[in-house]
Amino acid sequence: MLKVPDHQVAGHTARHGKLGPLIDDSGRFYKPLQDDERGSKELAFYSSFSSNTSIPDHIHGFFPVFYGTQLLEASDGSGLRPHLVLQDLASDRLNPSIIDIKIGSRTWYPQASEDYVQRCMKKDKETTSLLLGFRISGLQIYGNSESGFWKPEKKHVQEFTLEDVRLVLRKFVSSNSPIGSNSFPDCCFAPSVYGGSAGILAQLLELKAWFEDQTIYHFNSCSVLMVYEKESMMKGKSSGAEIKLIDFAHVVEGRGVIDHNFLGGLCSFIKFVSEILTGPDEYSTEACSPDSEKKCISTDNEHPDHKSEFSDILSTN
Ligand SMILES: O=P(O)(O)O[C@@H]1[C@@H](OP(=O)(O)O)[C@H](OP(=O)(O)O)[C@H](O)[C@H](OP(=O)(O)O)[C@H]1OP(=O)(O)O
Ligand SMILES: Nc1ncnc2c1ncn2[C@@H]1O[C@H](COP(=O)(O)OP(=O)(O)O)[C@@H](O)[C@H]1O
Repeated sequence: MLKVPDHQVAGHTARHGKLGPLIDDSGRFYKPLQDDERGSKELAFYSSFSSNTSIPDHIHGFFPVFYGTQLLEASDGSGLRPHLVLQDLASDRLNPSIIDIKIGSRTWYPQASEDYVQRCMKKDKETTSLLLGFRISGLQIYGNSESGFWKPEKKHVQEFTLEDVRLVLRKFVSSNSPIGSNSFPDCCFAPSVYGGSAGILAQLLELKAWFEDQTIYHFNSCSVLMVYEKESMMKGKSSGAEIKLIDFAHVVEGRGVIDHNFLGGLCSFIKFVSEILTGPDEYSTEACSPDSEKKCISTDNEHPDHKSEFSDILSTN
């Protein structure tokens, strides 16, 4: 039985009679091929990439598994339409916290139409893309069983400033509620989610090493999807922190040239993540040991005085 994904954070959605992706219970994500060249380009990318044996296995692991295409009833009621059959990155995850980060200071590329270039330039300028080399396209952060998810509206996300981006990346790994201006993000989960040998920073660095070398593809307007499970960590299990690349409707051939637009954006994003782990400011998690993680979990961190509680945690560890 196909249904609208619960955990989609950006892009075209299948709600309100529109064309968008669907999922099933077997862990597959069905992305409809759009009528224009976007659909065929994304399919061409997945076909080329999944069969390219020169790409190392560990790099294949940064992409959703591709299972081919399937003709399905489209979500907008327009009848049968080919869909990409992909691994559902949110399946088997309990209340996943997810951020979609669109990489690159420019989302347009020389081969695109003038109209498309103009639209992209406007969005790149109005969001943090031009300034930071990436922008947050959408997110959901799980608070707890009472508060549920913080999933800001698309319009709100598009207005994120540099400081908002910093804050959101901190809220993503904090035990206190992501909602409300008074909540001071404690970054308690940063060491386990962003840090560690298998954490998000390590994964980003592995991906970056490939981008420093690969000249096969240019990943225009493509996103890094960052996922982990807060509840699983609170039960003492692994965070399941993972990054995957998604959205390949605008990938073009690299023609022997480094994808400097993606690489630059990725480096900038890496800097933001690593600053949360090592930064000199008051949000620093350098003293956030597993013990303090436990402390954070059992504390109601919504209190405005939480800043001083956090200092206590830092000084006692
Ligand atoms: O229509 P919009 O303004 O929501 O733009 C879509 C973008 O949303 P944004 O405003 O950047 O958050 C959307 O971005 P996200 O995937 O949401 O990051 C896509 O860029 C989409 O274009 P395409 O399917 O990749 O060619 C964009 O769709 P098109 O305008 O190209 O159809
Ligand atoms: N393979 C996947 N598994 C789970 N969720 C996905 C997958 N691919 C995309 N998504 C979700 O859908 C959103 C939009 O995906 P994207 O490929 O960018 O679509 P669009 O082309 O409409 O922009 C992402 O932000 C993410 O939440």
